[in-house]
Amino acid sequence: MERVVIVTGANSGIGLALCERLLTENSQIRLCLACRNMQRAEAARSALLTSHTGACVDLLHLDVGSVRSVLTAAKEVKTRYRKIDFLYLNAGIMPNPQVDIRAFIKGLFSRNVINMFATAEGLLTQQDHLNSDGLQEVFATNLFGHFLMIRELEPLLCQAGHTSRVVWTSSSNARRSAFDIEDMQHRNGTEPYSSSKYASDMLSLALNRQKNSQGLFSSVICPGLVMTNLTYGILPSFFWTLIMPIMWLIRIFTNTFTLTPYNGAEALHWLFLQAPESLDPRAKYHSLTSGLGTNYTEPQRMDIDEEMSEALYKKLLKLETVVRRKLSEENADNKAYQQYLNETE
Ligand SMILES: NC(=O)C1=CN([C@@H]2O[C@H](COP(=O)(O)OP(=O)(O)OC[C@H]3O[C@@H](n4cnc5c(N)ncnc54)[C@H](OP(=O)(O)O)[C@@H]3O)[C@@H](O)[C@H]2O)C=CC1
Ligand SMILES: CC(C)CCC[C@@H](C)[C@H]1CC[C@H]2C3=C(CC[C@]12C)[C@@]1(C)CCC(=O)C[C@@H]1CC3
Repeated sequence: MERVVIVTGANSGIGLALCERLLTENSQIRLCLACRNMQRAEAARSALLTSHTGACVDLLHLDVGSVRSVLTAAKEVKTRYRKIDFLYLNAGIMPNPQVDIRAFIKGLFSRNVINMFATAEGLLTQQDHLNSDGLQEVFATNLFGHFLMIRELEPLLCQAGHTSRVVWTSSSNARRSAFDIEDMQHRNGTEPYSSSKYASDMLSLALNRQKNSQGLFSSVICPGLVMTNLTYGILPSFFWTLIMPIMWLIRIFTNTFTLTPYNGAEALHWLFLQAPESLDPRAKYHSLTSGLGTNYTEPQRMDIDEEMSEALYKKLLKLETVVRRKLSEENADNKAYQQYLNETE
């Protein structure tokens, strides 16, 4: 039977590589590329259809950082499909990244050097801002928009006699110390990316606790360090190309330098092949590439606390209520305004 697979942020990088791999290695898939830029989405679809003639590839407009867009997209999904087998929550941003060169040089001569290359701990900060919904943009895009999407699609994800999967593209940069439950949007810090990814790890655990009994299973992956538009925003692409031999060398010491989107999508594809009951809800599944270029997936236990994950889940539900109320007030205002215009004409 045909499996419905939705991938957010599917027009480039790891998301696009996942789509390519899914179509190459599995038949009977209906792929839905959920993207904010339809021109780029169309280009990705054409590229996929060139190498997989006859494949079923749909497009869906989704700006995961906008509440209105998420609600409209979810409505569209509900009219198109009767069930969802896989929802890959892959879209993500890291705006205005800054590398701390001093910390990098210091780290090079410390015992922590391998961990620094694997997780970027202490190296990266970002500048975030409020979006038009009044939410912090990184939180809204990397976490809340995806949460809202799951909530809206629950009727398709939680069906009797059917198992559905959601898979979060998290990061090795997810760190407990960057997250504060009293500031879940990370309004006051300089590591919104790390905070949002840690929050996605916790949310995945909470979703498993809340929804496994209804047939919904959630997993988290880390793609490793991959050359994509996201990393080209940290250092320019010519610089990465220049230091590529060094990166291959580093890969001998840390298998987290997956480097290509194909390698980075390893764990995402591996999860597609696994039975959900065999997976550990507390594990993050890492895409890894050995010094000789072999890809494999390995689970690592996440540093998360059950109580905090439950608290986060409750806070997200509360924020959802607030956001929905605000939206319906705006809609009512617009309606009243429209009526006023009609009457005065
Ligand atoms: N590259 C790396 O080393 C690592 C990446 N990751 C994670 O992997 C995921 C994929 O990133 P990657 O492939 O590297 O980078 P890319 O920038 O290539 O891909 C990100 C994708 O997300 C989309 N996107 C961003 N914002 C939105 C939005 N508001 N609505 C819908 N789509 C959106 C982008 O669309 P558009 O083209 O329109 O911008 C793009 O398709 C991210 O979650 C990232 O955090 C995790 C660890 C390491
Ligand atoms: C000589 C070079 C190898 C210098 C590269 C230094 C840093 C720019 C990188 C070292 C570890 C990298 C890393 C990421 C970005 C680039 C580094 C900081 C990520 C944060 C990218 C996004 C993620 O989600 C995780 C990555 C961890 C490792």
